[in-house]
Amino acid sequence: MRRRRSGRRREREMTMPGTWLIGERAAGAGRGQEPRQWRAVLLGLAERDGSGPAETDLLEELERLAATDGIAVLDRLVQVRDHPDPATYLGSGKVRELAELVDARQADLVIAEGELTPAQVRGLEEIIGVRVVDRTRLILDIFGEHARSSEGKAQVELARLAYELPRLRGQGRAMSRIGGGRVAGGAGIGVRGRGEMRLEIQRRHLRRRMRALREQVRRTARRREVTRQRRVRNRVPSVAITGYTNAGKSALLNRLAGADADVADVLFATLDPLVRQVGAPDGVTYTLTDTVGFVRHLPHQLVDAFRSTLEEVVQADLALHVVDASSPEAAEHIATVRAVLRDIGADGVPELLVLNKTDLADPDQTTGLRREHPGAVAVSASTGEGLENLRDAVRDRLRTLSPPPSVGTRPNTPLIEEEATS
Ligand SMILES: Nc1nc2c(ncn2[C@@H]2O[C@H](COP(=O)(O)OP(=O)(O)OP(=O)(O)O)[C@@H](O)[C@H]2O)c(=O)[nH]1
Ligand SMILES: [Mg+2]
Repeated sequence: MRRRRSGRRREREMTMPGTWLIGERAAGAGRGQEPRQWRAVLLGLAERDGSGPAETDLLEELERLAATDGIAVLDRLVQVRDHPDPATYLGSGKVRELAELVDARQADLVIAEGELTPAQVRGLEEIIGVRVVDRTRLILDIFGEHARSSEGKAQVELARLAYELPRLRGQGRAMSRIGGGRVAGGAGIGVRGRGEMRLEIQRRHLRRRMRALREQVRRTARRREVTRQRRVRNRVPSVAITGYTNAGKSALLNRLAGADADVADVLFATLDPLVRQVGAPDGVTYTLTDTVGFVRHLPHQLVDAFRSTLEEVVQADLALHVVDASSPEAAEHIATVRAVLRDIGADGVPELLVLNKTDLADPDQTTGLRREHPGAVAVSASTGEGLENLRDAVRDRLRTLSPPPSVGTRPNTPLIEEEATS
């Protein structure tokens, strides 16, 4: 009984819109304390038919995401099951096991691999007594932490509010139940009414904020479109670097363009597109754009919010699809990126596959990937190996474009826009 009550109290605290996991801990630190690290247990459901990732790999990526968000992972729990339980995600025996694990490890956070419904979050929190979040929420958190430009911040906030809007309902129900649910007769009605009114006000507030953010994102998208049109008029071909998060996209941009894009061994280091001009001695000049990385099950709220940024790839003459060839998941990453590109309507853009991190990769794996993708170029952004081949491949691909780009005929007009790097 005590557990249940503390679960509800926590629920009221957690569903207040506008808080980030990291932000909360940082706020605590502001009162003269060290920021306390979240201590998490990871939770996964492996599909019995084996269609998802292998049971052992299931939580690898989630652990990297958690580490990126500054969360300590204490333990993991996986259940093999056909479908998630609608009320508690896991089966009842497994939920008890999870509650014991959380107690034993003194964890204060549970992160689920899949996307949880508001009811599942509530169901789990009431039994386990600690905060429960899902993978989508974690990714939104990381994006929130890494957004630098005002456009990036607006896009992330929009995505987070889109995630929270339908989840406000859970809070409303909880408030009604706490207020008057169990009270006999009609005595609870007035209280429930107040709860619902508050919920409606919150919803309206969220929708208003989302409209303002959408307008802000639209305005920057229009500006971006104007600069893009200028590049098109100047007939400067554009190359967009795309790929799974952490593949080495920014490192490659730095190598090819002598840029200073953020390179970091965390997921989603880059959110804002960075455009640089690259000129080769034999005359092909093009713009090279770094873009936000992709991940399996990229939250659709983020894809929607980042659509104008992702336009950089849709409008490109060539997509450099960078793959971390040293990752055991390289093949899945390629498939995921291609699926997202299809989703955003960029599947018509010619693709040049770049197998990066060959210095780390097992040579057999690189050979296997090359056999499977004959047009791919193998490089290492760290050692510089293969970069000449890549430059040649890009030039050759750009030369085959129709109408042909202005090879060697264009005056040296400034075309670099450094968008959004403040
Ligand atoms: N060993 C090795 N490490 C590399 C190579 N290329 C990139 N890295 C490292 O991989 C990590 C990720 O590189 P980034 O360039 O930030 O990757 P990204 O694709 O831009 O990642 P996000 O922007 O976070 O999606 C960094 O720690 C890089 O130093 C490479 O060829 N070899
Ligand atoms: Mg990057």
